[in-house]
Amino acid sequence: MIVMGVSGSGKSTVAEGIAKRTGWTFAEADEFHPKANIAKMEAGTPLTDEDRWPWLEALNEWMVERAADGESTVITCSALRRIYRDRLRQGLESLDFIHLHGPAEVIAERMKGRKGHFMPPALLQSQIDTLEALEPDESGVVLDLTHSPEQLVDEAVVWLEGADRGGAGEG
Ligand SMILES: Nc1ncnc2c1ncn2[C@@H]1O[C@H](COP(=O)(O)OP(=O)(O)OP(=O)(O)O)[C@@H](O)[C@H]1O
Ligand SMILES: O=C(O)[C@H](O)[C@@H](O)[C@H](O)[C@H](O)CO
Repeated sequence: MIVMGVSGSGKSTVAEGIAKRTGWTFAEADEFHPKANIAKMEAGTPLTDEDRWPWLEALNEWMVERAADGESTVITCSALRRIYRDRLRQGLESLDFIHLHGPAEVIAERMKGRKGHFMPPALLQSQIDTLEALEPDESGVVLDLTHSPEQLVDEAVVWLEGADRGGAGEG
């Protein structure tokens, strides 16, 4: 499964919690970016679709390899656009998305408060502009990022185990 959302939405925090709770193998999508992508974001320039393709391919490959061994995985990935999520799903039997969604002001405050991260808060608006919501045929759920990390992990795990799992909806 993928914990998705704009920069600073809490993906790493929640995904690590889910990994701990489920025992699934965890990966941080930022670690799959080519160095040039990190340098670009650090310099305050949003990535283009072209910049993101090799990164999405690498993430997909990582998931597909583990799925072939019967291993469940949880990763963080902004997965902002539908076409990116389509690429991420390639070759996988199923892929669930937990979308952390909430007010831009809350996210901006969190980004400003975080030290030593390459992503400048100024890039938040471009992330929000690029974001395309989960569509009804995508397996996923939208969670309110203003909830506490513990609460969000609970909500995610309940949804993952739940019978209502399927099309994207409010959780
Ligand atoms: N539910 C939450 N409530 C309060 N603070 C949170 C919550 N989730 C995350 N934070 C804090 O907000 C900041 C951003 O969280 P985090 O790094 O997990 O986001 P991210 O989506 O992984 O960011 P990026 O994609 O930019 O790496 C961190 O300082 C984190 O401690
Ligand atoms: O698609 C993108 O623009 C990137 O993945 C960004 O979202 C960052 O890597 C991440 O969020 C770190 O702040």
